[in-house]
Amino acid sequence: MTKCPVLVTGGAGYIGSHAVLALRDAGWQVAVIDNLSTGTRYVVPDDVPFHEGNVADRELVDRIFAEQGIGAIMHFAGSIVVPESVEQPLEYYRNNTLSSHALLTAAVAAGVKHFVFSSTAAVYGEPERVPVQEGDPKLPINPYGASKLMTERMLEDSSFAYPLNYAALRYFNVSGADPEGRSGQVGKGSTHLIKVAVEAAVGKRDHIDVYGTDYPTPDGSCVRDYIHVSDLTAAHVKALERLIEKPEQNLILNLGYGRGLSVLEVLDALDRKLDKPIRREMKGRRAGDPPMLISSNRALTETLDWSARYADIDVILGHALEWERKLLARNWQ
Ligand SMILES: NC(=O)c1ccc[n+]([C@@H]2O[C@H](COP(=O)([O-])OP(=O)(O)OC[C@H]3O[C@@H](n4cnc5c(N)ncnc54)[C@H](O)[C@@H]3O)[C@@H](O)[C@H]2O)c1
Ligand SMILES: O=c1ccn([C@@H]2O[C@H](COP(=O)(O)OP(=O)(O)O[C@H]3O[C@H](CO)[C@@H](O)[C@H](O)[C@H]3O)[C@@H](O)[C@H]2O)c(=O)[nH]1
Repeated sequence: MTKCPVLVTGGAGYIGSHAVLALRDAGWQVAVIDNLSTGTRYVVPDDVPFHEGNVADRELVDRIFAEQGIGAIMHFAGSIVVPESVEQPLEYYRNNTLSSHALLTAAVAAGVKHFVFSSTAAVYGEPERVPVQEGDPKLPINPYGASKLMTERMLEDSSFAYPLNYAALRYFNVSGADPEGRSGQVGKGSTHLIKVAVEAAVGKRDHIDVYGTDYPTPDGSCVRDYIHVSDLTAAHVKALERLIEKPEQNLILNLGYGRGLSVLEVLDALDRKLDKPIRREMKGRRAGDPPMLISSNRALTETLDWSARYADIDVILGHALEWERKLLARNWQ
């Protein structure tokens, strides 16, 4: 397999920055494009070519393709907050679906052969069964999930029409931070459970709200499949290798561990690491939360030479906590 230069869009964001690390650790040449709308420049290593701008800026993208000799794209750039997508659907279709259309159009015109796309478990909506399998119904219940599913469809149709193959990777709940402390999730109003919880653990918040304890789950709180960001990005590198090795094949894969943890189980595990437990406030249900989301990762483990390294929730929380303490010590967000 011959490695090609890879353009990482959204490489200054949480997951994209870990993908940059994973690619470089595996010997790939990388360039980043990010408009810094939610991303942060300091999580991108200084020696990675960094282009500040929008993935829908055709002139800029064409220039990067030509200058860097890009052969593959990992596309993380996008808007990610589910409730915001309900309030501003057109903004989500613009920044997710239309921007992806623009990027894909530029990629096809430039002859870029491989496209790895950040999709989401939100494409399944409220699944009828868990663990969810890739072939199960895709019935997103919010514009965020719909905007991602539309991009999956564009990729599918494009892979038939043009000399390009793709991987649509459907993430479950991404969490944790780089084990070496080189990147992690940066603030700017995160709503993710583990990020909010570790912010409370280091004193940035005085409590955590628990959204719903009356769900039809074993302890009444919602169940999710939390996957460590470094395991997730390692799967991206494996997926890209596969796209290059088998150019006639596409990949559609859930990225999760296939196991669920409840909100209360996660908070209990974090409390065990702390001198003082985090104060919890029991609140009503948050709109749009499915009770239980767990991946089937059979396709992932059968298709790619990938196995989980950091699945233990104590490890995930430990890395998230270390990163949060680092942010605090450096007076970063
Ligand atoms: N975090 C999760 O749990 C999760 C779950 C499922 C899917 N995803 C997907 O993973 C991807 C990355 O998510 P994240 O958690 O790292 O979010 P993030 O907000 O940290 O990263 C997104 C990055 O994209 C940049 N960006 C946004 N729009 C852009 C544009 N038009 N042009 C250039 N740059 C742009 C932002 O500045 C940011 O750096 C997203 O596509 C998201 O939908 C995330
Ligand atoms: O302060 C908080 C934050 C979250 N939760 C609960 O914790 C669970 C997980 O919530 P969160 O971390 O916000 O993730 P999800 O809403 O499950 O969504 C994430 O995971 C999805 C895939 O499973 C992706 O599609 C989304 O992009 C990503 O944000 C949910 O039950 C929330 O109600 C709380 O109780 N208190």
